[in-house]
Amino acid sequence: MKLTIIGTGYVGLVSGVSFADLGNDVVCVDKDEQKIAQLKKGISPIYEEGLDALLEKNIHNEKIHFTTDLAASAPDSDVIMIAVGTPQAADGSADLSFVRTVAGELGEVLPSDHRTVVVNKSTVPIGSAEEVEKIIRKKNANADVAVCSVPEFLREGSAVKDTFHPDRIVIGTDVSWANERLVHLHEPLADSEQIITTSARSAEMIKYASNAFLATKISFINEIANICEAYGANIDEVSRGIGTDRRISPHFLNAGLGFGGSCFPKDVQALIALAKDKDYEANLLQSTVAINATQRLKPVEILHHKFPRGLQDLKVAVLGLAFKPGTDDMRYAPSIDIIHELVKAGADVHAHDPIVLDAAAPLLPRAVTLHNEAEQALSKADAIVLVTEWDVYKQHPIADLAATMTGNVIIDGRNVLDANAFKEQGFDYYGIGRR
Ligand SMILES: NC(=O)C1=CN([C@@H]2O[C@H](COP(=O)(O)OP(=O)(O)OC[C@H]3O[C@@H](n4cnc5c(N)ncnc54)[C@H](O)[C@@H]3O)[C@@H](O)[C@H]2O)C=CC1
Ligand SMILES: O=C(O)[C@H]1O[C@H](OP(=O)(O)OP(=O)(O)OC[C@H]2O[C@@H](n3ccc(=O)[nH]c3=O)[C@H](O)[C@@H]2O)[C@H](O)[C@@H](O)[C@@H]1O
Repeated sequence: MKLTIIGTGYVGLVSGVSFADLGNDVVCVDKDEQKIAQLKKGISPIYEEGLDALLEKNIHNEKIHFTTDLAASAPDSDVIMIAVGTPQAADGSADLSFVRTVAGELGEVLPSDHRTVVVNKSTVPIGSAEEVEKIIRKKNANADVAVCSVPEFLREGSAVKDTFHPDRIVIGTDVSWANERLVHLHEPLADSEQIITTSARSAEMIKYASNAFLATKISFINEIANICEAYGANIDEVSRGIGTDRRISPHFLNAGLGFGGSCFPKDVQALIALAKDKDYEANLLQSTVAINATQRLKPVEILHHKFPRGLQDLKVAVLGLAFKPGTDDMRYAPSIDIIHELVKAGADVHAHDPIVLDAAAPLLPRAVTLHNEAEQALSKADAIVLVTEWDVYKQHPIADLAATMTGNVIIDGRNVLDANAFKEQGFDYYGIGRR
């Protein structure tokens, strides 16, 4: 099949190389000329395991091409995927301006004599497939087009693996020829029972409900962790104890500093805004957001407790800046809020991340010192705050830490360090809900 994918962020690029690798002819379009120039040379704008190799292979095999010119590729495509950003607007709702612009552009270039499936792969409010189709038809009333919703469920850090081994694929359309084409396109990726066909509106809601459920699960376990702390119970044992119930499942029960990234925060807010538009107060989702906002600042609260005379000139090593391991994405990363608060309190903050440093700098206060080597950040530190659980931190020898630090406070914001080993070595170890 011939595919055009609009937007070369995580979703557009990973989908593009994956469908190309499955034998389709793919053209990726982006308005960002610099990105396209780099991609043509095989240079990926994002860090994602397995992506570089797939990109190189499919450029070499001429199965994927990159362009800024939508009109050069869209008119004879069988499937066109919209994968542009849908950021959070000031009122919390999803800002659809990029999607609307693309829909208008499609209306101008799609012919009337070629049957095209247009897919919303971006995460968009309920009713967006209809809105995109309306915009296209306003420009070309005779366009032979069906606009469908096929939401994306990949996670950053395992995006390629998730694309090739999805739990399910949701195809949202009532148009049978479009459904047939999309099922055919996705068949190599999943068994037939994993391909779920729904209305476009249900598919759009499935995406928001999935992210909102996972975000709520995280806020739930963080709330339980905070109560564990108050009563001297241990959240690791509690998570294991409840996660073995198959109805609950052990996944997404890791207590810590809460969720960040480009999707959970904005998607939960967008769902709250969608509910509000229909006069429904989404109380549970509002609590999910509120718990998450407090949770990410826990290390600052703990440090104030440990150092009651204040954090002035305290050397704090912050380990990990990206919102999660395996990605260089800094969007809504807890590290940003933590570092701002620490600097505000007068701490001398030294931060490290194995992947993201330059991209992080503009988001952080000038007073923070960024280091290429973790050892430099840790040297003479009074306290360590582990924010992102990169493997390199989990493997760091405890004896080396003891030798380089001035103080002995370790705040394990992701509950990934061996608490007993640290305590035995004389560290003042603090995990989240770990007693
Ligand atoms: N990042 C992720 O892991 C996931 C993201 N999503 C959703 O997918 C959508 C895209 O997210 P990301 O890939 O992170 O986006 P992104 O924001 O990283 O990239 C979007 C790209 O679209 C391009 N673009 C914007 N307007 C354009 C236009 N008119 N023509 C051509 N290109 C245009 C931008 O230049 C940019 O390169 C969002 O709705 C997001 O919520 C869904 C699942 C996972
Ligand atoms: O819509 C999206 O963009 C994507 O959002 C998430 O993927 P992602 O944000 O890449 O990463 P996750 O692994 O879900 O982690 C999100 C955040 O939750 C945190 N988290 C995750 C799991 C957990 O148990 N505890 C926890 O605090 C992570 O540290 C991270 O900050 C979803 O998992 C994907 O299915 C979805 O496609």
